Amino acid sequence: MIAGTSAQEQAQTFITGKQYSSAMFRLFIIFLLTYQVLLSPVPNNGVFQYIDAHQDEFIQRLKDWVAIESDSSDPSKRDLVNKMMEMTKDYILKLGGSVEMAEIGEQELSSGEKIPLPPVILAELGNDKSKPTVCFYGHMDVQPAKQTDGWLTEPYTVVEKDDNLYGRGTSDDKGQVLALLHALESVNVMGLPVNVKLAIEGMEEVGSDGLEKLVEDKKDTFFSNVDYIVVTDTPWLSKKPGITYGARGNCYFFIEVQGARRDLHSGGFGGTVHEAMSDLIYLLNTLADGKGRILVPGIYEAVAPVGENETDLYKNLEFSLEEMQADTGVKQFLHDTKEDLLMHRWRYPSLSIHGIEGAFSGTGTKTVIPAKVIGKFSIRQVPNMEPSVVNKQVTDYLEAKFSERKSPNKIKVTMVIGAKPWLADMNEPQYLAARRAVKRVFNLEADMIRAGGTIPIAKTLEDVLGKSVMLLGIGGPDDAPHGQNEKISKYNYIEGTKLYASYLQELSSTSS
Ligand SMILES: NCC(=O)N[C@@H](Cc1c[nH]cn1)C(=O)O
Ligand SMILES: [Zn+2]
Ligand SMILES: [Zn+2]
Repeated sequence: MIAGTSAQEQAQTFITGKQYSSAMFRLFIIFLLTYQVLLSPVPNNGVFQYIDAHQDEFIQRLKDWVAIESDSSDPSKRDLVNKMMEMTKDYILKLGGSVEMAEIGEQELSSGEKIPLPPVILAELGNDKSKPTVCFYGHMDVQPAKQTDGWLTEPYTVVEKDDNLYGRGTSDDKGQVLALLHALESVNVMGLPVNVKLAIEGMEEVGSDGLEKLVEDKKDTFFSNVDYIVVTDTPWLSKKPGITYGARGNCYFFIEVQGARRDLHSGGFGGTVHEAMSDLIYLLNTLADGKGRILVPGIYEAVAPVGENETDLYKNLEFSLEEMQADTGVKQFLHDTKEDLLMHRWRYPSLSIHGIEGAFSGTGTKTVIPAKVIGKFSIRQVPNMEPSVVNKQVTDYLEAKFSERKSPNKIKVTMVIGAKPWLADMNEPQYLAARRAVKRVFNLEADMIRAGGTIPIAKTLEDVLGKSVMLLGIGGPDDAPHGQNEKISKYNYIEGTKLYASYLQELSSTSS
């Protein structure tokens, strides 16, 4: 009871107060909507509503695109990569863009045969000289996938389960490129706030063959007015959105061991010949020790020293070893702390052995001595390592080790991909725009992260064009790109679309 007032008076006061606050609330909502529609420099509800309302259509397009087996590693699938490039072109045309299908020459296969590389899409939406121009890069090719690799479902048929979309390329990279294109569609309803260029290729997964030369050739034409470059092809470190300012490079090696002229019966020839496979396994086993340390002399010499406050950068990131264990099924990692593990993922080199071509790998018990085998391994390198130096160090080392073994077989070491590492300044203006966009969509501060994987063209884009490069991906930490059961969550796919839309708006108010 309020002293000095009757119960009736108090009830009256209460009702009046309630009405007053409801009127204030209505006023506040009107103000908010007016602000969003008229004044906000970021997408208003209209864009987000458009995205929400078109979700089913966006998911259906992802299904249609994943259905094309655009595996760039298999030359027999080249027509499908080309078909994928055509489908992408058609959709960009529908968005109102102009498109050039830039031819980038031929690929020489190991047989010596030459086949055309898929064209690169160079597209443009808007050409207003008063607005900044952002060029987005992504790829339409995918890693190989067969259901017999251990997929639970057919890799090229998108399956919806538990709010996830499973299928090869859903995350890497068709889903991420589509989220960007859908963002363009959604924002374009009101008119694009910046000029947009698109560079979309079909050979990223095999090292972006032919793209470096195209960037150099088009430096003074297509790319001449580009102010910012954004790569839409990275995962977040956790469920929290991440903006990526560095990626490792990749030096990919083939080591061929040639023994007999043909495969031999192991009953007839076992114990009488130097086996190519044994030589190869021996060589592969000299590359790294059990702790993952690379044994090639000199390989760590160029690695950039750890900066004064660098470890602090890793401390506050949202990342848990337990979640990584749960995702991968790996019980014990090579490193025990979050900081140590992230540093070995992002800023130290690593060596992985990928496979052996020519070796018996089927089910059953074939008793053969393979005549020729090709071991495949790669070294993810970091600033300031140089692919040409790594090539020499690895080749010299393997040749020396082989000569110690005194085998009469022949070896040939070839570096088939030499993609450079890349590292940017995370305080460049477009990074700040991306941070604001993350805040706008997710109401969170973005984690500033690096990628352990490689974007082969990132360093070239930065060096040749002299512009800021940023990796703004929308993949989840457990999407399993390159692995079995790759997926993207519907949440990342749709909210990621809003992120790209917001980034476009935030960028329009950024001065370079
Ligand atoms: N999503 C990026 C990605 O997967 N990139 C590939 C590129 C590559 C490197 N070497 C061969 N291809 C990656 O494996 O990191
Ligand atoms: Zn990719
Ligand atoms: Zn990939």
